[in-house]
Amino acid sequence: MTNLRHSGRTVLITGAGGGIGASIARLYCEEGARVALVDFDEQSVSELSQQLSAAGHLVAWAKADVANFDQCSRACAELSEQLGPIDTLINNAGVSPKHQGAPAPIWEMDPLEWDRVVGINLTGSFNLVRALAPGMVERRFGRIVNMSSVAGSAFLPIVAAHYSATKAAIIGFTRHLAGELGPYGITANALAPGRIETPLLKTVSAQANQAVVNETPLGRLGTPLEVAKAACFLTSNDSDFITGQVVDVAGGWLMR
Ligand SMILES: NC(=O)c1ccc[n+]([C@@H]2O[C@H](COP(=O)([O-])OP(=O)(O)OC[C@H]3O[C@@H](n4cnc5c(N)ncnc54)[C@H](O)[C@@H]3O)[C@@H](O)[C@H]2O)c1
Ligand SMILES: CC(C)C1=CC=C(C(=O)O)[C@@H](O)[C@H]1O
Repeated sequence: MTNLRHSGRTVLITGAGGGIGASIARLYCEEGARVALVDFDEQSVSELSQQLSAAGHLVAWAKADVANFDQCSRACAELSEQLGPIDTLINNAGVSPKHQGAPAPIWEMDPLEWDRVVGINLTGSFNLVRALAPGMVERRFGRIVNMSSVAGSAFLPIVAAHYSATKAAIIGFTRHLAGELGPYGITANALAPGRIETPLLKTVSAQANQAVVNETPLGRLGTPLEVAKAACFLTSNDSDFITGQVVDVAGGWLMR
């Protein structure tokens, strides 16, 4: 039976054209939400939008670089004009640069690469919250999920320092939001996926991915749908009293 627990809601998802983002978008559509898709890759996001519209869902999309506040602000204004006030935000866009399949060592990292990763993975989440929080505060309701990673709490040699630093910062940002916005009826939680089967996986060697599987109690990689289900739970009425939490979706890998 279809669970329509997000009907009447308008959800904005960043990085919606990617592996996890597209799965999140599909699940919100199936749960009855109006869905606003944001990505800077126009092709993937417009194709997803077409597929979802053709299946009868109410969606709209905008091209925006989450690192740029003006683009985020414009996208939010256009999308809420089309779909109604946005009450649910999934800050999912993220990057993890590699060089010939390997993360840059800290002693060789290009400062411009550091700035870009911070701009997308951390400031990007701030930009969307900054654009949407005024409406949420005014309406005394909002649901925010920020995408962290288990790399935000543990040393993982398959990612670089900028990635770990931004994913750790997302946890602090989320807890601050939970404290500051809670009195206005807004919850904020973070997801910390383990290794999930998306195009991001292909940026490292098959052996590196197998090493993660070997250390994962559930003995496999995760799927984008499993991350999507956790996001939908955290913004649904089933989790109204949950805020400021970090939920690992990692098959028991790196339990803490
Ligand atoms: N796949 C994993 O194993 C894994 C594990 C932990 C956390 N995560 C996190 O989950 C999120 C999604 O990852 P994914 O695996 O789906 O990656 P992905 O590369 O498949 O998708 C990322 C999407 O974000 C978009 N994007 C990148 N930079 C952007 C920008 N500046 N503005 C707007 N959109 C931008 C890309 O175009 C892409 O569509 C990321 O935050 C990632 O760090 C992924
Ligand atoms: C599993 C998780 C900590 C992870 C591993 C590797 C990545 C990468 O970019 O190669 C990231 O997706 C990351 O979150």
